[in-house]
Amino acid sequence: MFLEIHELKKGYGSGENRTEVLQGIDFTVNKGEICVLLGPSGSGKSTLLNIIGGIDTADSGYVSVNGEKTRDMSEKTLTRYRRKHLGYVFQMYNLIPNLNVKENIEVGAYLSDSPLDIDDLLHTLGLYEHRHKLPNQLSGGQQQRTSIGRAIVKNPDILLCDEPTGALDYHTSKEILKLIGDVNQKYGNTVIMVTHNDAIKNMADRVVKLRDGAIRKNYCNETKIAAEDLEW
Ligand SMILES: Nc1ncnc2c1ncn2[C@@H]1O[C@H](COP(=O)(O)OP(=O)(O)OP(=O)(O)O)[C@@H](O)[C@H]1O
Repeated sequence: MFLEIHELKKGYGSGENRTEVLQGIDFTVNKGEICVLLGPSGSGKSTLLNIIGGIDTADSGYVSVNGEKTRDMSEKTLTRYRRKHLGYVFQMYNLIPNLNVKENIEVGAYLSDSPLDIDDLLHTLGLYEHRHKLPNQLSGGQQQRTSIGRAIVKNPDILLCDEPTGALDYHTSKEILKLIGDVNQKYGNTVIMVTHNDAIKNMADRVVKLRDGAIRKNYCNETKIAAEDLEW
C-alpha cells in the first residue's frame, strides 16, 4: 500500500475547550490514484491534509508513505520528505510577485535533484507563451496553473491540493481540474485533493467523506469520468 492513514487522531485545546478534530481516520490510497477528500466546513479535511503533508502532527495513529511512517522520521528526514516527495497546491496561489511564470516554477525545481524539464512542463500547463509574465499580468486560472507547475516540477510522489479551485469560476475550475487529471496521467503522481465541491468526486479513484472528524464514506469509484465531463 502506497499511502496508509491509520487510526489518526488529532485534537486542539484542553479541558472544556478541547475539540477532537480527527477521531480515528483510516484509509489507504494506491500509487498514482486520485483521492478526493470531501466534507462540510470544519470536518477536519485541511487538518488531515496538513498531517499527511508533514506540516502538522497527529496525537496518535500514523501516516505511512511507501512503508515509512512520518511520525518516525527525524526532523531532517521529514524536511527532506516534504521537499522532495510532496507538492502543495492551495486555494491562494502564493506566487512570488516579482518572479515571472518560469522563475516561479524554477523555485520548485531547485528543491529537487531530478526536476522535470521546465519547457516541456510549461507546454503541458499551457503557459509556454506566458512564461515571461509576472503573476499580476495573469488571470486567476493562469496563476493557479503556475502554482501547479511549481508543485509538480519536482515530480513529487504526492500532490496535495487544498481547495485548488476554491477561488475560480466554473470554466476555469474545470480547466484546472483537467490539468490536475492530465498531470496525474502523464507523471503518475498520487493526488490527494480536498474540496467542498461534491461533483469533483466523479473524477476520483477513491472518495473519502468526512463529517465531524470521522469517515462517513470511503469507497473506490468504479465509474470515474474525465475532469472535462464534470458538471455542477
Ligand atoms: N490550530 C488550530 N487550533 C485550534 N483549532 C483548530 C486549529 N486548526 C483547526 N482547528 C479546528 O479544527 C476543525 C477542523 O478544521 P479544518 O480546517 O481541518 O476543517 P476543514 O474541513 O478543512 O474546513 P474548511 O472546509 O472550512 O476548510 C475546525 O473546527 C477548526 O476550528
